[in-house]
Amino acid sequence: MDYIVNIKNGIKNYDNFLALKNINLSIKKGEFVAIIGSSGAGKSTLLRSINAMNPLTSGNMIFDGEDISKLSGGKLRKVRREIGMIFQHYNLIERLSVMQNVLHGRLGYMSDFKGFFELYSEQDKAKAFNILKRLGLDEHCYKKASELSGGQKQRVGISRALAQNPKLILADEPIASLDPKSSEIVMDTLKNICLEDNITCIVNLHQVEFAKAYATRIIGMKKGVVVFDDSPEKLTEEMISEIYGKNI
Ligand SMILES: Nc1ncnc2c1ncn2[C@@H]1O[C@H](COP(=O)(O)OP(=O)(O)OP(=O)(O)O)[C@@H](O)[C@H]1O
Repeated sequence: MDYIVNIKNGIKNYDNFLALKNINLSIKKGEFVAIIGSSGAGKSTLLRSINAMNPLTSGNMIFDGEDISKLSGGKLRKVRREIGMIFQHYNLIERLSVMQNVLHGRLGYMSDFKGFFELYSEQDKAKAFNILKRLGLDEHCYKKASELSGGQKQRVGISRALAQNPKLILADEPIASLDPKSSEIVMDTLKNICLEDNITCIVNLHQVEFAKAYATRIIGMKKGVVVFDDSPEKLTEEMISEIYGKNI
């Protein structure tokens, strides 16, 4: 089986608090996985452990066949450039143009010197422009990121992730700050590019209905444990109550 992520006995401790309790998960290439669960269940911790932004305390994190648990420096940087990240609050540099923000997705492929002075190649610029065109943002290309709506900013976030040529996209609550219509546009965009480019996606979602509508697989977390892992059709009302407890 062709897996992009394998987590073996994944444990995360914050001081004395056990946020992830012995996680064992395998994600196949091409899956579109939604992680759901109450606030504090460990969704962000799990997602951010995958690219070692917030590394596991113990256990193995295998990305595309390579155990990245012990990697650091240049080797980790090389792995990370293949993992795009999308954030709830977009993480754009607001005073910079849309184009410059998307070009930041190319930094992992540049030398420190070229990266520091942002000396992008013509090829990188053409790539960034083509991505923006594909996502219907080309007319905003030279605007400052601050001038865009939330939904547009998130599509710039997706564009920046795409500029990395990612094998995997991790999206941490990508629609939590958006209205329902913009949420739909952002989720449609994310789902379509992942399907078209054969990118695996793992997305944390608060909204169960979006998880059911878009995911090929849903993982339910509760108190640092995976309590549900199956197809969206199998997610019954009883199971939703079990995952969210009294919080729903
Ligand atoms: N840096 C940290 N230091 C200490 N505890 C933390 C830290 N980050 C998270 N936690 C704790 O770990 C648990 C899991 O947090 P996490 O952010 O992963 O949950 P979540 O399911 O993503 O929640 P939310 O939906 O609110 O973002 C929570 O109890 C949280 O308080």
